[in-house]
Amino acid sequence: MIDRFLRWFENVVDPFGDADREVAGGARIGALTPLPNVAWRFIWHFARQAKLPLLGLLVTGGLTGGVEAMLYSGVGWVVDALESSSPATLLTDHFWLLAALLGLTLVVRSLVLFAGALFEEQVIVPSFYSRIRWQSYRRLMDQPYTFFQNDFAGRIAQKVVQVGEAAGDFVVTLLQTFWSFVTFVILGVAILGTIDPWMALVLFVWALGYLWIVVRLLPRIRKWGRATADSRSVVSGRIVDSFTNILSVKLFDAERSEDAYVRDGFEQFLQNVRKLTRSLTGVRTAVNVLNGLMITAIGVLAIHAWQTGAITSGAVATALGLVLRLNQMSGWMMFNINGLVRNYGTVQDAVATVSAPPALLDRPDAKPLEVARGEIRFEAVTFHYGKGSGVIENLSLLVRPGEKIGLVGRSGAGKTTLVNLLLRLYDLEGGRILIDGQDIAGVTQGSLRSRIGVVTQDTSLLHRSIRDNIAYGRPDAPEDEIVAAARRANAEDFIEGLKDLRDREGYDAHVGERGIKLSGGQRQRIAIARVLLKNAPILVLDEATSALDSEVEAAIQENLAAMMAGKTVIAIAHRLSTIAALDRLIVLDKGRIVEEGAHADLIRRGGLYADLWSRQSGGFLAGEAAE
Ligand SMILES: Nc1ncnc2c1ncn2[C@@H]1O[C@H](COP(=O)(O)OP(=O)(O)OP(=O)(O)O)[C@@H](O)[C@H]1O
Repeated sequence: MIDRFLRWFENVVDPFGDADREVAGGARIGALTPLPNVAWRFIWHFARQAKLPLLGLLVTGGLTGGVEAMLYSGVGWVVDALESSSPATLLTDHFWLLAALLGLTLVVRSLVLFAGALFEEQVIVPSFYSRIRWQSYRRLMDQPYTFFQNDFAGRIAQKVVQVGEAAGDFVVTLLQTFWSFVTFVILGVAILGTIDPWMALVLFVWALGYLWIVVRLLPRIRKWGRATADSRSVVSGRIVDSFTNILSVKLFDAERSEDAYVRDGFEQFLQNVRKLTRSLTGVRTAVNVLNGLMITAIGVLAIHAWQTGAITSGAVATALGLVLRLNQMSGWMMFNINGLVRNYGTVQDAVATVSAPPALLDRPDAKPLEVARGEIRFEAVTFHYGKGSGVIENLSLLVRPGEKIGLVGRSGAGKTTLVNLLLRLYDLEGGRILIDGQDIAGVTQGSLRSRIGVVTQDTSLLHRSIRDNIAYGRPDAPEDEIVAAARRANAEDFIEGLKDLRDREGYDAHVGERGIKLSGGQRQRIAIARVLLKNAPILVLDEATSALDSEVEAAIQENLAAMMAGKTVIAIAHRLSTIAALDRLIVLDKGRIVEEGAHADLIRRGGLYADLWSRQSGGFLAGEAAE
């Protein structure tokens, strides 16, 4: 019963809902509309998605302040009742007053506080906060590859978590705590007004003074709050960077320099925190002085009015009770206002990341790519990673349907860049790339990448089961196809022997954190199995077998040949022997094609390729064999 009652409230806000109309039934259709990138608009965007629950919070917040203020009137009435009665007749003389106060304290107050807690803890906090995080996360997923290259993954992840909490806390504090304080002050002024207009004036002046402190010191706290949030992200980003690259740190005995790097971050953070805490000390002192003045003034006025017989003892009790409560509340409210400001700063800081519009998007009229033949045409492609020149210069290349080409060139020649451009991880700065006559800039990114299978040099596997990793491109693939792909990638034997720390075996064994660790060659075979299973008509092999030993490579070479059959292939390899047998080799230098042809032709020509070939150990042997 209680469980059902609470569950009903917990389900008022859908934690995975989205204001974006493009989201149908939780499915992703194209990119989502970016979130507002100004903090208050961002908060308002989410507040609008939970109007009624937030209205509930506002109403209960207001009532809480009202009930609190009423209690102090009640104290006055009780004192007057005590004065005007004897112990024997008190109950009969003032029965209704006492009963009403009992009802107010015991029933009304409890109900209002319970409703407030229900709205805050059950309706808003879990679901509303998650909703903000979920929508932020999904929009970050629309960001292109470059976005994640330019920032720390840990920092971006932290923003998602922080922004939900900060925006949620901001709304809750504003509508509940802050609003109940404001109603208390307004009612306090009204109550004191009925006792003595001068007292109301004092309270009014106090409220203005309080407001002045908030308005005057707020910008300073806000400024340093924001700087603190920023430098805090820098610190955690640096720590995550050190931890993720722990192998390099250990190998280079770089703990000391990492200490210095992280410490430098901490020092910047500390400087900002100190400026923030100084501002806070200033505010607290100002509030304390202001409160002291208010209490004294009201006390003097109350006693003087009592002396002249203008007010009763009960009224003195009400007035003093109210101002003492206000004194207590105002310190605590400063803490809350500080929280509001800090949370606002955190949202401001986070929206720069979370609400950034993606720089690379599907065109509104983008169609799915249709690959019937697998022809790839690079037309005058130019790309400099946004710099003035270099990398890929005016490159044209036709890869015929089913042709298998090898990209060769010195390190930094632009080979990987060229295949990344084919995958549209970056937009071109000039020229076009066409697949079967369709400009890749005009097709959906999802369809483009689903038609291209990629095996890279450095395969990072996800922290999931081996099965999930192989079926990553086709989650619905039947078990027998997954196993067949693993077999063809020569991975079956080692997979069957796997067992992770939680005793999951074979295809169920988990990779990575708290799971099994695989060698580079094993990871690469999983990556090959993944691509075999994906069975895309175009293949990109970027150093696909670099981590394999010769024995394993020889064993899967046949399967690689089978994998390539009937597909258009672009292969990159430093070990030229692995690509020498391809149909055509394209030699890149400084982003231009300097030679092309079959291996034997290029050797005969005696240019850059022949030079590279002759430098590779074993090149002559393999070369002779090839010729
Ligand atoms: N994200 C990036 N931002 C800016 N410049 C980049 C980026 N990635 C690569 N470059 C530059 O582009 C050039 C080509 O790099 P690319 O990785 O394409 O070369 P590559 O031929 O694949 O080299 P390798 O054989 O060493 O893998 C290099 O000068 C590199 O510094």
